Amino acid sequence: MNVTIIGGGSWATALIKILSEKNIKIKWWLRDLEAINHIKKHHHNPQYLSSVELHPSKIKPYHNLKEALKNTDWVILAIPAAFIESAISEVNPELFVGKKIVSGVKGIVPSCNMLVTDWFSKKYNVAKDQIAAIAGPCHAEEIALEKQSYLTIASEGILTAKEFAALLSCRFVKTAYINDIDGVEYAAVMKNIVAMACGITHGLGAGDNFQAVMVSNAMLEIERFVNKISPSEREINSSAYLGDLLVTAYSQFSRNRTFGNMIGRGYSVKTAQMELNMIAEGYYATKSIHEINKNLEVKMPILEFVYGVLYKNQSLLKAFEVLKEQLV
Ligand SMILES: NC(=O)C1=CN([C@@H]2O[C@H](COP(=O)(O)OP(=O)(O)OC[C@H]3O[C@@H](n4cnc5c(N)ncnc54)[C@H](OP(=O)(O)O)[C@@H]3O)[C@@H](O)[C@H]2O)C=CC1
Ligand SMILES: O=C(CO)COP(=O)(O)O
Repeated sequence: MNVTIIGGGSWATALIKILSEKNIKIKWWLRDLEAINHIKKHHHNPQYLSSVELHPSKIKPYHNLKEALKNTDWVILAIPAAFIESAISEVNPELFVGKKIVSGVKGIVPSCNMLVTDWFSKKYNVAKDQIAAIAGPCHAEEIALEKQSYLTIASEGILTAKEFAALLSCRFVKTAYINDIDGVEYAAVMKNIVAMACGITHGLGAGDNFQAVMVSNAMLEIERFVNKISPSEREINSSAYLGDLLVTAYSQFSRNRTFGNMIGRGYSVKTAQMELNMIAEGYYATKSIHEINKNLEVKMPILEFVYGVLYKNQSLLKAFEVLKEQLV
């Protein structure tokens, strides 16, 4: 069994750690040649989750994406959605034929406002039942520490979901599988936006009382949006949806929350991005979901709060006042 992982950040490194528990070969594409050389020599990713040991007998880093995609069974996408198009643009669609694709991305492709798996399926002509998404509350940093975690694999092809769930389950990760791929992807995109709202309001001085109310309202907002854009029967309070919102809204490890907190404390978007030094997907997703919702017209006060602050240069305090009025 060969697995190719595309992306060199925290989540790619965490997924490699999980998969290294299995008897499989991992081909790992990173864009950063220096990181590749470091990994070959020292068996650690220099910039992300650098404590994780990368076993050379199982993991082979590649700088040539086409080579990394040859003779592989599963391809895992682990690059922020905003950069995924440019990262894999050189790949001939034929290289994906007969392979199963898994998205670990929790974002929207900004040029077309599509879910990563929908965009991939359309662009590379891969049937949606051959594509899965990784959902659930799981921070890469806790995988590095082998803390017990739970992931849900979603695919319209339930066999695809089941197979990948089996591949990803290990000593410290328990997996489940479902078929609601669009639902979990939209919910994951939305929870990043909510986590930014938690950070912004925390930065403005709001406490735990306010955050609890906002997260409860957020779950209803996510449910309204997901049910409108992708109507289906779903257990929205299960860990793949609600759990992911909770961990991102409350965890010290959340990049989206940290980014929002800096904005709430008066940083500009550029400074916050530089300071974070990792990607907060919610920043890009806020614009995409705002645009998608122009047609859907779902009531989304938390999304509009974040959009106003990040994209319309609204006064933080005024926007916060409006938000406070809208929550119940
Ligand atoms: N971290 C986590 O706990 C989890 C993350 N995710 C999702 O995984 C996805 C990846 O995030 P994550 O790994 O955490 O992000 P990080 O910020 O840790 O890493 C970002 C990665 O993207 C690469 N990158 C940035 N810009 C480009 C570009 N223009 N072209 C190619 N590659 C680029 C970076 O490369 P370089 O280092 O060379 O700049 C780096 O490898 C996101 O959608 C995130 O929401 C999902 C679940 C958990
Ligand atoms: O998706 C995540 C946890 O489930 C990661 O969230 P952050 O990108 O905010 O760190």
